[in-house]
Amino acid sequence: MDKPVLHLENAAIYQRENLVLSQVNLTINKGDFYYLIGKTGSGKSSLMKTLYGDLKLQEGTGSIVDFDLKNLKEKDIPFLRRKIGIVFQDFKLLSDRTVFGNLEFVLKATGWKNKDEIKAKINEVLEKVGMQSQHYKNTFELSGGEQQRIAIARALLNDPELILADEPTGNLDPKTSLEVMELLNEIHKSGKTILMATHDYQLIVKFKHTTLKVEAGELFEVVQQATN
Ligand SMILES: Nc1ncnc2c1ncn2[C@@H]1O[C@H](COP(=O)(O)OP(=O)(O)OP(=O)(O)O)[C@@H](O)[C@H]1O
Repeated sequence: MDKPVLHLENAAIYQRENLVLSQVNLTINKGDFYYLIGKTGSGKSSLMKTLYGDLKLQEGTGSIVDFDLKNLKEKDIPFLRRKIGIVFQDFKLLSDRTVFGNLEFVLKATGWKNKDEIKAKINEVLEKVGMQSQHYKNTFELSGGEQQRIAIARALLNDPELILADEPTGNLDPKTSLEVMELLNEIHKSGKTILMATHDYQLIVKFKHTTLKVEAGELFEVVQQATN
């Protein structure tokens, strides 16, 4: 079996000096889809932030897409983020440029130079999220669901080994949430590995995946109840 995409052992998650989660043990393998649930303030975002290098891993060990989180240097972070795709609740698109411009910006920042290759890659990811026809629009002209599709397209640009989605449907209405979740499921079925923090029980019930819960400073797997 391949090396896990993500492996944490006895990890502690801190916000500055405050311990948020302790004794976190987690292994995610290629092709897995995990939900991460828990009440507001329980530590979902803090865990995600530790995984993409926004917070330091101070205790325990952790590896993600072959990066050692414990010894992660500031200069390693852009390289780590090229191997993971991150999707946020508030999309975080650049409002001063078009859909194409947003995606081009990321590719250029990660070393892509050839115009034709850039165009082909952008078309490829826009097609995956069903947004090819909207490439010329400014991002402020898009609905929330469309903006999240573009954010997902952006996360796919560098063929990430892992997608971290932090409440990707948190700003969307229930119908649009379902559509975005269907898209994430398709992406998963195409072979991608996904860890998704969510509050949305509608999605957890409809799309069954292994669920992790953070509660009282700990992370554990939720055992699915058998339904009669
Ligand atoms: N920038 C910060 N500085 C200090 N403490 C923080 C910071 N961000 C979050 N915290 C604290 O860390 C704890 C965990 O917060 P976190 O944002 O990880 O929770 P969450 O489960 O993602 O919540 P939500 O569902 O509301 O997004 C909370 O007690 C919170 O107050």
